[in-house]
Amino acid sequence: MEVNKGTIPIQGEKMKRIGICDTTFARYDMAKAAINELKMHAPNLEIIRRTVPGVKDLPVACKKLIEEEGCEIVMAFGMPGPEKIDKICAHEASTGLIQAQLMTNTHIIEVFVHEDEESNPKDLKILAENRAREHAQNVIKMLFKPEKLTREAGMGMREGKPDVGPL
Ligand SMILES: Cc1nc2c(=O)[nH]c(=O)nc-2n(C[C@H](O)[C@H](O)[C@H](O)CO)c1C
Repeated sequence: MEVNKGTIPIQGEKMKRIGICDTTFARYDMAKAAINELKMHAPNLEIIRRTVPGVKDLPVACKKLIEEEGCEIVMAFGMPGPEKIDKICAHEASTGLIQAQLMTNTHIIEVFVHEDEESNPKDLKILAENRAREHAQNVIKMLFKPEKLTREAGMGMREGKPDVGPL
């Protein structure tokens, strides 16, 4: 399985608390992949994980991780299904996640993999694994190395799929 696009060594940083929120609706354990990636790059991170039934339950769970558990950033994992109603749910969940970010002035990195992004389950699994890991790397950069993200500005980065590159 193709994994990491890069490594971000972090040393001597103070302990930070990250929230991880995922769903039972999803067909792949993206949170597990992200936690593994986070720990690989920043072993001192404190990670608090919550699981909810579906994407529409993510916003309040993420807000609670920020307000009640003191998380500095949260990753929200979800897998919208292929039906029209699922797409509507996903849009509602996204809107809720944005609202939760604005209410708390804190980033919630939305990591959604739509079930119809790939036509076969094997490819969907690889996409989910890679998107989760690559967004975990983004979170590490946001927390510890924001200048690395700035160096990547405009580079056509894509999480879970090949980068498209700059124009
Ligand atoms: C139709 C539907 N589709 C999805 C989906 O594609 N992905 C997902 O994670 N959850 C879905 N749900 C469940 C809702 O997000 C939520 O869990 C329930 O409405 C309970 O609040 C629903 C109800």
